[in-house]
Formats: sequence, structure tokens, C-alpha cells
Amino acid sequence: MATSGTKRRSTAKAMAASQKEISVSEFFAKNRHLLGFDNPRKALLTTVKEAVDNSLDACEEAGILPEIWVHIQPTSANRYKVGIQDNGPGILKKQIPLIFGKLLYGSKFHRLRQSRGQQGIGISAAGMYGVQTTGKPVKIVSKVSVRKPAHYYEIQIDTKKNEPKILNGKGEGVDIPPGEKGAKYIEKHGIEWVDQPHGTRVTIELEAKYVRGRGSVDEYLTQTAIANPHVTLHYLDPDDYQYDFLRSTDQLPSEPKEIKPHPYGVEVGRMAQMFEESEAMSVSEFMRTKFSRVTPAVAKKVCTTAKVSSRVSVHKVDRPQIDKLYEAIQATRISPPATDCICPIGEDLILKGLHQVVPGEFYAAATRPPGVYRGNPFQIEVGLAYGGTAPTQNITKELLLELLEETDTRTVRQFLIHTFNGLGGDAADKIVKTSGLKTRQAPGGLKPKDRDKLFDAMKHVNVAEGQQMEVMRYANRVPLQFQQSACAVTQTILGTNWRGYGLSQSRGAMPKGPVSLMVHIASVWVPFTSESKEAIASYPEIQKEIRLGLQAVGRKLGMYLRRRMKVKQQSDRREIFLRYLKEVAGAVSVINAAEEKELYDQLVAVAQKRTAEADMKLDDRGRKIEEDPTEMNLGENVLIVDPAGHEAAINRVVTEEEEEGAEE
Ligand SMILES: Nc1ncnc2c1ncn2[C@@H]1O[C@H](COP(=O)(O)OP(=O)(O)OP(=O)(O)O)[C@@H](O)[C@H]1O
Repeated sequence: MATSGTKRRSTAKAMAASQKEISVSEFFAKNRHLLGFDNPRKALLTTVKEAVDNSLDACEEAGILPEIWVHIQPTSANRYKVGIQDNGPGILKKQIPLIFGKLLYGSKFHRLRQSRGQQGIGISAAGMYGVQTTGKPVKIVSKVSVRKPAHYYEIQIDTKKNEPKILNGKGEGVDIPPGEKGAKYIEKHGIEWVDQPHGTRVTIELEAKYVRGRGSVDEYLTQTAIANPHVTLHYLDPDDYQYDFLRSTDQLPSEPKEIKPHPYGVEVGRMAQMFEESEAMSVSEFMRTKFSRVTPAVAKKVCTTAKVSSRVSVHKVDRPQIDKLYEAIQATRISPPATDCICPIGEDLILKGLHQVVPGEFYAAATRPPGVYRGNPFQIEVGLAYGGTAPTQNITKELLLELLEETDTRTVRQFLIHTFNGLGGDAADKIVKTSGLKTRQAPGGLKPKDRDKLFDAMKHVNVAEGQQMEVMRYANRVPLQFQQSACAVTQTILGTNWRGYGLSQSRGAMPKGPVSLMVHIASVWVPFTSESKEAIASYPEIQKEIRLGLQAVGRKLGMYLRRRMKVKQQSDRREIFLRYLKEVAGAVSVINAAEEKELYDQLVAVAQKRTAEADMKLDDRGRKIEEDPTEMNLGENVLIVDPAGHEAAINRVVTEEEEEGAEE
């Protein structure tokens, strides 16, 4: 009853009228930021990412070396059409509508197996965003074999019901005829298809914004190429520039194995649900078949501790008994989960991938042995690239002018940061200051005189000094580009003392220097901090492994840098000696009439011997060539290269003609 002075506003009955079920699609349509669609710029990236990740998963699962085509086309001021095709196994006709038109439908959620996707939301959410922002349906072409025609669907998600609505072929989709007729059909429907014996192409039109640089599609594709050296990627960007990332190995990652959940990793509520869902069987059989690492002896021990008969049927076990079984599991020693279900990239391929895309002179990699968090096996890998001439310093004037033409950034400072990977804000400020340009100067409007000033400043400012470590985070080979500070990887890097490895670092900050670091976590279930899969949760077991991985490559970097410093010191010393030896030889020969030339040669020989370190050459594994090869054995997982000119650190676009020209 309403108390005096307050007026009853509604009744339970009236309120009941407005209470109704919320479909998962309605929920995510309203909360699209949870899935990575917070703004038009990110929406574009997320769409490409979901489709490319699916393509890679499908190809690898089918045992096909992936080849992927990505095309982003502007259709109006703030709309883009995104087409992603793979040479994967294709998708069965009847599955297509469910995959692209229903949220939470997928093959990966219910299994514990390493893959990029895990939730079954990704591509249907991208399609839903497209329909919501442009009204255009998702268009899918899929071909499962050479003998069958490609099938074509136009689909819209019905958010109220979370069901697909098929718009073409009277709800059945249509087969695309072969040859000329098919080509015409494809063109007429505003889609594309690279002729392949099998594969899938998804086309989504969406409200989006295309920006290069940090967090862009370009960055995602480049980083994907690093962690997936077995993939060939063709990318035609909105300005019709073509990028081709060619595979550097024909070796597919080995096939990940599916595992059952480990008893330590299952919470009591989930366990109760498993009991309920199970087909009829005894508790002992249930324990042995639904979990990994439960032997008959372990099952018996758990049942005895819980005082539950091992022969009783699972459907007769009540909730208090399940609680007892759960407690008994925690008190029983069970061997840790098998870890051979994880497929790391491997040290050799990390070195190859990094070297292909990141400039540098020294590379190191470490693949840690597998660990376990909450019953889930995982494995950490770390790769490091150091040095190389700064891309701002070895750039040609012509290239700079082209880059200034291409850029869509607003200020020169932004242009520098976005174009040159790894160039921090400090270094960009230094270049702008040295050039004498105004801080907010736009790169497009630079006069020839100002361009000269900028070019001069870029040549002369030693950017390596202020440069910050560039961090690339990966989960199951997928680059993570947002939420950097919330991620266990970043937190562990910040908590590591890099000064011990020859880099400068202020307390609690990222280390400085021309270093790129990649950290990869592979797991059957990656613990993301949210559905948009952008950051790794900070489980202590995971952080410890990351730390050990960082230390492994850090130590090698430290050894390499100390050795390099020694070479430099000795060669400086030798230079000083040589500068004065002529004088010394002359003076001595005046005093004791010694043969000047002979004396000089002898003195030079002594100086060279005393500064022998300066002649030291390292082979590509960091071992000293000549003399004692064991003195700095950095092990197998390092690569040392000639750091001369390398344009990989420049975020730019290469047209097809330019590429052809380069080959001639
Ligand atoms: N290009 C493709 N080729 C073959 N099968 C595909 C392709 N794209 C998607 N699939 C199938 O569709 C399912 C649903 O994909 P979706 O992107 O919605 O979710 P997911 O990849 O399982 O998980 P997540 O939401 O974490 O990305 C996948 O599990 C896969 O079985």
C-alpha cells in the first residue's frame, strides 16, 4: 500500500504488461560497443577482422593454405562496401543463413579447441551492423566444390527473433551459373568473386570511416601477416591501392586438438548444468567421459570423498551431492590438462614473420612451454625486433613527397606518427620543432620550402632516442589493437625492468628505443576481458609466463647490445690510436733514428691487436665469426641481419603499376 504523501505509480499487473523477453540480437544491437562497433572507424576494422579471422579458421580447419582477398570500396561519403573472400572449404547452403543471420550460432563455442573465433557472434554482428546503418543486406557467395555452382544469398537479420531473413530466390537463395552468364549476374548484384574451386565471399555495406595508422584495417592486416606467415593476403584499399602480403612458408600450423574441460576449470554451476544435460550414465562414467584427465581411480576417489556412489545414475544426483562432488574434485590430485592441444607459431616462424615486416638488425624469439590457467592450457610466445635505421632517416625526398600527397592526417605531427611505425609522439614533436614548422600545420598545404625543412629535420633528428617500444599483442594469431592498457601483456611489459637489457625506461613507463615486441597467447579458450576480444585478462599464471618470455628475449637483446657497444668503444679507441701513431713514429725516429715506416707498421699492428674487438663480426645467429665461436652464443632463436634500407616500417600504399614497375 502506498504510504501517505507518495502516490502509487504503477502496479505489478501494469508492470507485467511491459515485461518481455529480450532477444540476444536486440541486446547487442543496442549495445554494439560491446562487440567492437563503438564508432564508424572501429566498425570497419571489426567487420574486416571478423570475416578474415573466420576465413583463416575455416581454411586451417580444412587443411587448406589460406589465400584471402579483402576489398574496401567507398560507396558514399560515410559508407563503405567490404568484401572478403577466402579459398576455404565453403559453407553448406543450409548453414549460410544461420551463420550470417543469427547471433550466437557457430561451431566453436562448445568445444575447447584453439581457434580465432570462439563465441559465434562475430560475422553475424557485423552483418547486423551493416543492415542497421545502411539497410543493405549481407551478401554471401559460397562454393563447396568444383562440380557444384556457387550459391548466392542475400540475408538480413531479424533482430526481434534473432533469425535470418533470406531476401533472394524466394527464401532459398540462388545458384550462380558458370561462365559469362555468372560473371554478369555477379556484376549486376554489386558483388565480386575471384574464381576459385571453393571458398566463401561475404559482402557487407556499412556506415564506416576509413583512417590509416593506429587501429586501422591496414595495421590489422600487416600484423596478421606477421603472426600468420603461412597466409597470402591481397588487399585493395578504398583508394584502390593494392597491397599483397605473400606467404613466407607453405607449412600450415599443425592441427589443434580438441580437449575436454579439466575438472579444476569447471565451476560448480557449470558442473550442475553438465549433470543435467548429460545422457543417462553412472557418475563414474560421467566423470571419465566428460572431463579430461579423470582416470577410473580418480573418479572413484572423488566419489568416495564426496560420499556419492560412483554407480548411481547422473540424473539421480541432487544439488547438495553435486556440491560435495565439486569440493571433492578440488581436494583430489588430478594431473594437469594435456598441453599438446596448443599450436604455437614457433620461434623460427616468428623470426621469419617479424623480419619480413618489421625493420631491424637483431631479432629474437621465445616460445614458452605450455601452462594452465583455470584448467585451460595456454602457451606464450614472444618475439623482439631491434634497431634498423629509423624509417624517417633513410627516406628519400621523392617518397616523402608522395607520402605527403597520400596522407589524410590533419597535422604534420599526426602524419609522422601515423606513417612511420614505432615513431612515438616525442620523436614527432622533435622533428616538427627542428623543422621550424607550426605545430598545427597541415601536411597537405606545405609549401615546397616547408617540405624541404621537414625533409631536413627528418634526416637529422635522431628519433631512436625518444622512440617508444612498439607492442603487438596477439591471441590465437589475431592482432589485438585496442584496450592496450587493460591487457595483461601491457601490464607485464610495464612491470619488467628493461634497463637491465640495455633499454632506457622511466619507472612505470614503456621502455624506449627502436624495439618492436610481439607477444602471442595461444589457448583453447582465451580469457578476454570483454566480448569484443580486445584485451587479455590478468590471470597470474598467464602474467608469469609472459614475464618469463619477455625475460628470455630481453636477456638476448642485452647481450647483443653490450657486445655492440664494446665493438663501438674499441673502434673509437683504435681511431684515436691511429690518429697519433704517425706523429709518434716520426718523433721516435728523430730521437733514436729508427726506421719510421717500420716503426709505424709495428705500432699499427699493436693498436689493432689491442682493439681486436672492433673487428668482431657476428654471424646471423649472433655467434662471433673467427676466433672463439662460443663466446656469445645466443642460441638458435635469434636472427641478426644487415640493417640497411628497409621500407617496411612505412605505413603506405603501393599501387599495382608501381609494383609492376619495380619488377621490371
Ligand atoms: N568463411 C567461412 N568459411 C567457412 N565457415 C565459416 C566461415 N565464416 C564463418 N563460418 C562458420 O560460421 C560460424 C560462425 O561464425 P561467427 O563469426 O559468427 O562466430 P565464431 O567465429 O564462431 O566466433 P566469434 O564470435 O568469437 O568470432 C563459425 O563458427 C564457422 O563454423
